[in-house]
Amino acid sequence: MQDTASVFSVRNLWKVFGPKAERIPNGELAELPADELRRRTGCTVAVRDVSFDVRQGEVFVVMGLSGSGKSTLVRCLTRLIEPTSGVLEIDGEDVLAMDKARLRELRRHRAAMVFQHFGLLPHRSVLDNVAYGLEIQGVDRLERRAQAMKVIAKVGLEGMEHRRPTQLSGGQQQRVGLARALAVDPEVLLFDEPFSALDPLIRRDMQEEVIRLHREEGRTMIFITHDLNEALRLGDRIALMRDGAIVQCGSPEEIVAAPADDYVRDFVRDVPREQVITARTAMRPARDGEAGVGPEVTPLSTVATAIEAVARDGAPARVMDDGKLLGIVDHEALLAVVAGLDTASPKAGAAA
Ligand SMILES: Nc1ncnc2c1ncn2[C@@H]1O[C@H](COP(=O)(O)OP(=O)(O)OP(=O)(O)O)[C@@H](O)[C@H]1O
Repeated sequence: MQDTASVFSVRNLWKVFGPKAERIPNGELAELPADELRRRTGCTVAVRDVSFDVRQGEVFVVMGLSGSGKSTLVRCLTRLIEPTSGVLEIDGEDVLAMDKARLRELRRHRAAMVFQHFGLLPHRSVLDNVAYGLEIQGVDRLERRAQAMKVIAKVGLEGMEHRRPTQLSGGQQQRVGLARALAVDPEVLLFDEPFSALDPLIRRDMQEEVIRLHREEGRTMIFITHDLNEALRLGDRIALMRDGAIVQCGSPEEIVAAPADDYVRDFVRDVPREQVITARTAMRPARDGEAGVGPEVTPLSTVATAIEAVARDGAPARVMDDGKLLGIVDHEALLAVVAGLDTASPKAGAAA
Protein backbone atom coordinates (compact mmCIF):
# COMPACT_ATOMS: atom_id res chain seq x y z
CA MET A 1 0.00 0.00 0.00
CA GLN A 2 2.77 2.45 1.00
CA ASP A 3 5.91 3.07 -1.02
CA THR A 4 8.08 2.39 2.03
CA ALA A 5 7.88 -0.71 4.23
CA SER A 6 6.12 -0.44 7.57
CA VAL A 7 8.06 -1.00 10.75
CA PHE A 8 5.04 -0.93 13.05
CA SER A 9 1.65 -1.80 11.71
CA VAL A 10 -1.26 -1.19 14.08
CA ARG A 11 -4.89 -2.14 13.42
CA ASN A 12 -7.93 -1.48 15.58
CA LEU A 13 -5.87 -1.28 18.73
CA TRP A 14 -7.67 -0.72 22.03
CA LYS A 15 -6.42 -0.27 25.55
CA VAL A 16 -9.01 -0.20 28.26
CA PHE A 17 -7.95 0.07 31.91
CA GLY A 18 -10.21 -1.44 34.53
CA PRO A 19 -12.12 -4.62 35.43
CA LYS A 20 -13.19 -6.97 32.62
CA ALA A 21 -11.72 -4.54 30.11
CA GLU A 22 -12.11 -7.00 27.21
CA ARG A 23 -15.90 -6.47 27.07
CA ILE A 24 -15.52 -2.76 26.20
CA PRO A 25 -13.86 -2.62 22.72
CA ASN A 26 -16.22 -2.50 19.76
CA GLY A 27 -19.28 -2.67 22.01
CA GLU A 28 -21.97 -0.18 22.98
CA LEU A 29 -20.29 0.57 26.27
CA ALA A 30 -17.33 2.05 24.41
CA GLU A 31 -19.58 4.77 23.06
CA LEU A 32 -20.48 6.08 26.51
CA PRO A 33 -18.99 9.40 27.65
CA ALA A 34 -15.78 8.76 29.62
CA ASP A 35 -17.15 9.62 33.06
CA GLU A 36 -20.32 7.58 32.58
CA LEU A 37 -18.28 4.61 31.40
CA ARG A 38 -16.11 4.93 34.48
CA ARG A 39 -19.14 5.18 36.77
CA ARG A 40 -20.89 2.19 35.26
CA THR A 41 -17.96 -0.15 34.65
CA GLY A 42 -14.91 1.25 36.46
CA CYS A 43 -13.11 1.31 33.10
CA THR A 44 -11.20 4.00 31.17
CA VAL A 45 -10.67 3.80 27.42
CA ALA A 46 -7.10 5.09 26.95
CA VAL A 47 -6.64 3.96 23.33
CA ARG A 48 -9.69 3.68 21.11
CA ASP A 49 -9.73 1.68 17.91
CA VAL A 50 -6.47 3.10 16.59
CA SER A 51 -4.93 2.09 13.23
CA PHE A 52 -1.75 3.40 11.60
CA ASP A 53 1.57 2.39 10.08
CA VAL A 54 4.96 3.73 11.03
CA ARG A 55 7.07 3.66 7.87
CA GLN A 56 10.71 2.78 7.76
CA GLY A 57 12.93 5.83 8.25
CA GLU A 58 10.23 8.31 9.20
CA VAL A 59 9.78 10.43 12.29
CA PHE A 60 6.26 9.62 13.41
CA VAL A 61 4.92 12.01 16.03
CA VAL A 62 2.07 11.16 18.38
CA MET A 63 0.57 14.41 19.58
CA GLY A 64 -2.33 15.35 21.83
CA LEU A 65 -3.30 17.05 25.03
CA SER A 66 -2.59 15.55 28.42
CA GLY A 67 -4.65 12.40 28.95
CA SER A 68 -5.36 11.85 25.25
CA GLY A 69 -3.64 8.45 25.32
CA LYS A 70 -0.21 9.13 23.79
CA SER A 71 1.92 7.33 26.38
CA THR A 72 -0.44 4.40 26.63
CA LEU A 73 -0.45 3.98 22.85
CA VAL A 74 3.34 4.07 22.52
CA ARG A 75 3.82 1.73 25.49
CA CYS A 76 1.42 -0.72 23.85
CA LEU A 77 3.77 -0.95 20.85
CA THR A 78 6.33 -2.92 22.87
CA ARG A 79 3.73 -4.26 25.31
CA LEU A 80 5.10 -2.30 28.25
CA ILE A 81 1.33 -1.90 28.53
CA GLU A 82 -0.66 -4.91 27.35
CA PRO A 83 -3.21 -3.92 24.65
CA THR A 84 -6.79 -5.04 25.28
CA SER A 85 -7.47 -5.95 21.64
CA GLY A 86 -6.29 -5.33 18.11
CA VAL A 87 -3.51 -6.32 15.75
CA LEU A 88 0.06 -5.17 16.22
CA GLU A 89 3.06 -6.08 14.08
CA ILE A 90 6.71 -5.09 13.89
CA ASP A 91 8.34 -5.88 10.55
CA GLY A 92 5.42 -8.19 9.85
CA GLU A 93 5.88 -10.13 13.09
CA ASP A 94 2.91 -10.44 15.44
CA VAL A 95 3.91 -8.59 18.62
CA LEU A 96 0.92 -9.90 20.59
CA ALA A 97 2.06 -13.46 19.95
CA MET A 98 5.60 -12.89 21.25
CA ASP A 99 6.71 -14.86 24.29
CA LYS A 100 8.67 -13.26 27.13
CA ALA A 101 12.09 -13.87 25.63
CA ARG A 102 11.10 -12.48 22.25
CA LEU A 103 9.54 -9.43 23.90
CA ARG A 104 12.69 -8.79 25.88
CA GLU A 105 14.63 -8.98 22.67
CA LEU A 106 12.19 -6.54 21.04
CA ARG A 107 12.68 -3.99 23.82
CA ARG A 108 16.43 -4.39 24.09
CA HIS A 109 17.46 -4.57 20.46
CA ARG A 110 14.70 -3.42 18.19
CA ALA A 111 12.76 -0.62 19.87
CA ALA A 112 14.64 1.42 22.48
CA MET A 113 12.86 4.04 24.54
CA VAL A 114 14.05 7.49 25.65
CA PHE A 115 12.06 8.75 28.63
CA GLN A 116 11.36 12.20 29.99
CA HIS A 117 12.91 11.26 33.33
CA PHE A 118 16.12 9.98 32.01
CA GLY A 119 16.29 7.02 34.38
CA LEU A 120 20.06 7.28 34.64
CA LEU A 121 21.94 5.27 37.25
CA PRO A 122 23.32 7.90 39.66
CA HIS A 123 26.38 5.99 40.83
CA ARG A 124 27.61 5.16 37.39
CA SER A 125 29.63 7.31 35.07
CA VAL A 126 28.20 8.65 31.82
CA LEU A 127 30.18 5.98 30.01
CA ASP A 128 28.75 3.14 32.08
CA ASN A 129 25.25 4.53 31.83
CA VAL A 130 25.52 4.62 28.05
CA ALA A 131 27.01 1.13 27.99
CA TYR A 132 24.29 -0.23 30.26
CA GLY A 133 22.05 -1.62 27.53
CA LEU A 134 25.02 -3.41 25.98
CA GLU A 135 26.01 -4.78 29.37
CA ILE A 136 22.53 -6.30 29.76
CA GLN A 137 22.95 -7.84 26.34
CA GLY A 138 26.15 -9.49 27.54
CA VAL A 139 28.53 -7.54 25.30
CA ASP A 140 32.03 -7.72 26.79
CA ARG A 141 33.47 -4.72 28.64
CA LEU A 142 36.01 -3.52 26.10
CA GLU A 143 33.63 -3.75 23.21
CA ARG A 144 30.74 -2.07 25.00
CA ARG A 145 32.97 0.78 26.17
CA ALA A 146 34.24 1.34 22.64
CA GLN A 147 30.71 1.33 21.30
CA ALA A 148 29.53 3.66 24.10
CA MET A 149 32.36 6.12 23.36
CA LYS A 150 31.29 6.29 19.73
CA VAL A 151 27.72 7.14 20.69
CA ILE A 152 28.86 9.64 23.33
CA ALA A 153 30.74 11.50 20.62
CA LYS A 154 27.72 11.31 18.36
CA VAL A 155 25.50 13.15 20.87
CA GLY A 156 28.15 15.76 21.71
CA LEU A 157 29.19 14.54 25.17
CA GLU A 158 32.84 13.86 24.46
CA GLY A 159 35.02 14.69 27.45
CA MET A 160 32.20 14.08 29.91
CA GLU A 161 32.28 10.31 29.88
CA HIS A 162 33.67 9.99 33.41
CA ARG A 163 31.24 12.35 35.08
CA ARG A 164 28.28 11.21 37.15
CA PRO A 165 24.78 12.15 35.95
CA THR A 166 24.38 14.66 38.84
CA GLN A 167 27.36 16.59 37.45
CA LEU A 168 25.49 17.27 34.22
CA SER A 169 22.80 19.78 33.24
CA GLY A 170 19.30 18.59 32.36
CA GLY A 171 20.03 18.83 28.64
CA GLN A 172 23.25 16.87 29.02
CA GLN A 173 21.48 14.21 31.06
CA GLN A 174 18.94 13.86 28.30
CA ARG A 175 21.79 13.43 25.83
CA VAL A 176 23.02 10.55 28.00
CA GLY A 177 19.51 9.06 27.86
CA LEU A 178 19.56 9.42 24.10
CA ALA A 179 23.05 7.93 23.83
CA ARG A 180 22.04 4.98 25.98
CA ALA A 181 19.12 4.22 23.67
CA LEU A 182 21.32 4.64 20.58
CA ALA A 183 24.08 2.41 21.95
CA VAL A 184 22.10 -0.76 21.30
CA ASP A 185 21.60 0.36 17.69
CA PRO A 186 17.85 -0.20 17.72
CA GLU A 187 15.75 -0.31 14.60
CA VAL A 188 13.29 2.18 16.15
CA LEU A 189 13.78 4.87 18.77
CA LEU A 190 10.72 5.67 20.87
CA PHE A 191 10.72 9.04 22.63
CA ASP A 192 8.22 9.66 25.42
CA GLU A 193 8.06 13.46 25.83
CA PRO A 194 11.81 13.46 26.29
CA PHE A 195 12.30 17.20 26.27
CA SER A 196 9.29 18.54 28.12
CA ALA A 197 11.21 19.11 31.35
CA LEU A 198 13.96 21.09 29.61
CA ASP A 199 14.00 24.84 29.35
CA PRO A 200 13.06 26.23 25.93
CA LEU A 201 16.54 26.93 24.57
CA ILE A 202 17.92 23.56 25.56
CA ARG A 203 14.77 21.94 24.29
CA ARG A 204 15.38 23.59 20.94
CA ASP A 205 18.96 22.30 20.98
CA MET A 206 17.78 18.77 21.62
CA GLN A 207 15.23 18.98 18.83
CA GLU A 208 18.01 20.06 16.48
CA GLU A 209 20.04 17.12 17.76
CA VAL A 210 17.25 14.69 16.93
CA ILE A 211 16.84 16.21 13.48
CA ARG A 212 20.58 15.98 12.87
CA LEU A 213 20.76 12.38 14.07
CA HIS A 214 17.82 11.47 11.93
CA ARG A 215 19.37 13.11 8.91
CA GLU A 216 22.64 11.23 9.50
CA GLU A 217 21.22 7.83 10.33
CA GLY A 218 17.71 7.69 8.88
CA ARG A 219 16.58 5.67 11.86
CA THR A 220 12.84 5.26 12.38
CA MET A 221 11.63 7.37 15.29
CA ILE A 222 8.36 7.60 17.17
CA PHE A 223 8.10 10.74 19.19
CA ILE A 224 5.43 11.67 21.74
CA THR A 225 4.77 15.31 22.45
CA HIS A 226 1.96 17.59 23.53
CA ASP A 227 3.75 20.53 21.92
CA LEU A 228 2.49 21.39 18.45
CA ASN A 229 5.62 23.30 17.45
CA GLU A 230 7.79 20.36 18.41
CA ALA A 231 5.52 18.06 16.40
CA LEU A 232 5.65 20.31 13.34
CA ARG A 233 9.41 20.71 13.58
CA LEU A 234 10.22 17.02 13.98
CA GLY A 235 7.45 15.04 12.36
CA ASP A 236 7.35 13.58 8.88
CA ARG A 237 3.85 12.60 9.91
CA ILE A 238 1.80 13.49 12.94
CA ALA A 239 -0.98 11.44 14.54
CA LEU A 240 -3.18 13.77 16.51
CA MET A 241 -4.97 12.07 19.41
CA ARG A 242 -8.08 13.04 21.27
CA ASP A 243 -9.80 10.91 23.93
CA GLY A 244 -7.81 7.85 22.91
CA ALA A 245 -8.62 8.07 19.18
CA ILE A 246 -6.50 9.37 16.32
CA VAL A 247 -8.49 12.27 14.88
CA GLN A 248 -6.06 12.96 12.04
CA CYS A 249 -2.84 11.43 10.77
CA GLY A 250 -0.82 13.21 8.12
CA SER A 251 2.15 15.36 7.27
CA PRO A 252 2.47 18.66 9.13
CA GLU A 253 1.41 20.35 5.94
CA GLU A 254 -1.70 18.21 5.55
CA ILE A 255 -2.73 18.85 9.12
CA VAL A 256 -2.19 22.60 8.89
CA ALA A 257 -3.63 23.01 5.37
CA ALA A 258 -6.63 20.72 5.79
CA PRO A 259 -7.57 20.07 9.42
CA ALA A 260 -9.92 17.08 9.65
CA ASP A 261 -12.36 18.74 12.05
CA ASP A 262 -12.90 21.76 14.28
CA TYR A 263 -10.80 20.23 17.04
CA VAL A 264 -7.75 20.00 14.78
CA ARG A 265 -8.50 23.40 13.25
CA ASP A 266 -8.48 24.90 16.71
CA PHE A 267 -5.23 23.12 17.54
CA VAL A 268 -3.37 24.54 14.53
CA ARG A 269 -5.01 27.97 14.51
CA ASP A 270 -1.91 29.90 15.54
CA VAL A 271 0.57 28.09 13.30
CA PRO A 272 2.28 30.42 10.79
CA ARG A 273 0.79 28.67 7.79
CA GLU A 274 3.18 30.21 5.27
CA GLN A 275 6.05 28.41 6.98
CA VAL A 276 4.43 24.98 6.76
CA ILE A 277 2.38 24.98 3.57
CA THR A 278 4.36 24.43 0.38
CA ALA A 279 4.18 25.81 -3.12
CA ARG A 280 2.93 22.43 -4.34
CA THR A 281 -0.20 22.81 -2.24
CA ALA A 282 -0.77 26.49 -2.97
CA MET A 283 -0.23 26.38 -6.75
CA ARG A 284 -2.80 26.46 -9.56
CA PRO A 285 -2.41 25.13 -13.12
CA ALA A 286 -0.34 27.35 -15.46
CA ARG A 287 -2.12 29.37 -18.11
CA ASP A 288 -0.96 30.17 -21.65
CA GLY A 289 2.03 32.46 -21.69
CA GLU A 290 3.08 31.74 -18.09
CA ALA A 291 5.60 29.00 -18.90
CA GLY A 292 8.56 31.25 -19.61
CA VAL A 293 8.22 34.10 -17.12
CA GLY A 294 8.49 34.72 -13.40
CA PRO A 295 10.79 33.49 -10.66
CA GLU A 296 11.19 29.77 -10.01
CA VAL A 297 10.49 27.89 -6.77
CA THR A 298 10.59 24.18 -6.03
CA PRO A 299 7.42 22.23 -5.15
CA LEU A 300 8.59 21.86 -1.55
CA SER A 301 9.48 25.53 -1.08
CA THR A 302 7.39 27.03 1.66
CA VAL A 303 4.85 29.68 0.85
CA ALA A 304 7.05 32.08 2.84
CA THR A 305 9.87 31.47 0.36
CA ALA A 306 7.50 31.85 -2.59
CA ILE A 307 6.22 35.16 -1.18
CA GLU A 308 9.79 36.42 -1.08
CA ALA A 309 10.39 35.40 -4.69
CA VAL A 310 7.13 36.95 -5.91
CA ALA A 311 7.73 40.15 -3.96
CA ARG A 312 11.23 40.47 -5.38
CA ASP A 313 10.21 39.81 -8.95
CA GLY A 314 6.73 41.30 -9.01
CA ALA A 315 5.46 38.37 -11.08
CA PRO A 316 3.80 35.04 -10.11
CA ALA A 317 6.30 32.27 -9.40
CA ARG A 318 6.64 29.10 -11.42
CA VAL A 319 6.74 25.86 -9.47
CA MET A 320 9.43 23.85 -11.25
CA ASP A 321 10.50 20.28 -10.69
CA ASP A 322 13.46 19.00 -12.67
CA GLY A 323 12.90 21.58 -15.39
CA LYS A 324 9.20 20.78 -15.59
CA LEU A 325 6.53 23.41 -14.89
CA LEU A 326 4.07 22.01 -12.33
CA GLY A 327 2.00 25.11 -11.68
CA ILE A 328 1.90 28.73 -10.69
CA VAL A 329 1.72 30.45 -7.32
CA ASP A 330 0.32 33.93 -7.68
CA HIS A 331 -0.52 36.72 -5.25
CA GLU A 332 -4.04 35.47 -4.64
CA ALA A 333 -2.93 31.96 -3.81
CA LEU A 334 -0.19 33.15 -1.47
CA LEU A 335 -2.46 35.58 0.32
CA ALA A 336 -5.10 32.88 0.68
CA VAL A 337 -2.59 30.72 2.54
CA VAL A 338 -1.57 33.52 4.87
CA ALA A 339 -5.18 34.51 5.47
CA GLY A 340 -6.09 30.93 6.34
CA LEU A 341 -8.58 30.55 3.50
CA ASP A 342 -9.05 27.01 2.26
CA THR A 343 -6.09 26.04 0.15
CA ALA A 344 -6.44 23.85 -2.89
CA SER A 345 -5.24 20.66 -1.24
CA PRO A 346 -7.12 17.67 -2.54
CA LYS A 347 -4.49 15.29 -1.14
CA ALA A 348 -4.84 16.47 2.38
CA GLY A 349 -7.83 14.33 3.31
CA ALA A 350 -10.25 16.72 4.99
CA ALA A 351 -13.11 15.37 7.08
CA ALA A 352 -16.08 13.94 5.24
N1 LIG B 1 -2.69 2.50 34.75
C1 LIG B 1 -3.79 3.20 34.46
N2 LIG B 1 -4.96 2.90 35.04
C2 LIG B 1 -6.09 3.57 34.74
N3 LIG B 1 -6.16 4.58 33.87
C3 LIG B 1 -5.02 4.94 33.26
C4 LIG B 1 -3.77 4.27 33.52
N4 LIG B 1 -2.81 4.85 32.76
C5 LIG B 1 -3.41 5.83 32.06
N5 LIG B 1 -4.74 5.90 32.36
C6 LIG B 1 -5.73 6.81 31.76
O1 LIG B 1 -5.70 6.67 30.36
C7 LIG B 1 -5.85 7.92 29.70
C8 LIG B 1 -4.66 8.17 28.80
O2 LIG B 1 -3.49 8.36 29.57
P1 LIG B 1 -2.05 8.61 28.93
O3 LIG B 1 -1.08 8.70 30.04
O4 LIG B 1 -1.81 7.59 27.89
O5 LIG B 1 -2.25 10.02 28.25
P2 LIG B 1 -1.14 11.01 27.66
O6 LIG B 1 -1.74 11.60 26.45
O7 LIG B 1 0.14 10.31 27.52
O8 LIG B 1 -1.07 12.08 28.82
P3 LIG B 1 0.20 12.96 29.34
O9 LIG B 1 0.55 13.90 28.21
O10 LIG B 1 -0.38 13.69 30.51
O11 LIG B 1 1.28 12.01 29.69
C9 LIG B 1 -6.02 8.94 30.82
O12 LIG B 1 -7.39 9.15 31.02
C10 LIG B 1 -5.40 8.25 32.02
O13 LIG B 1 -5.97 8.73 33.20
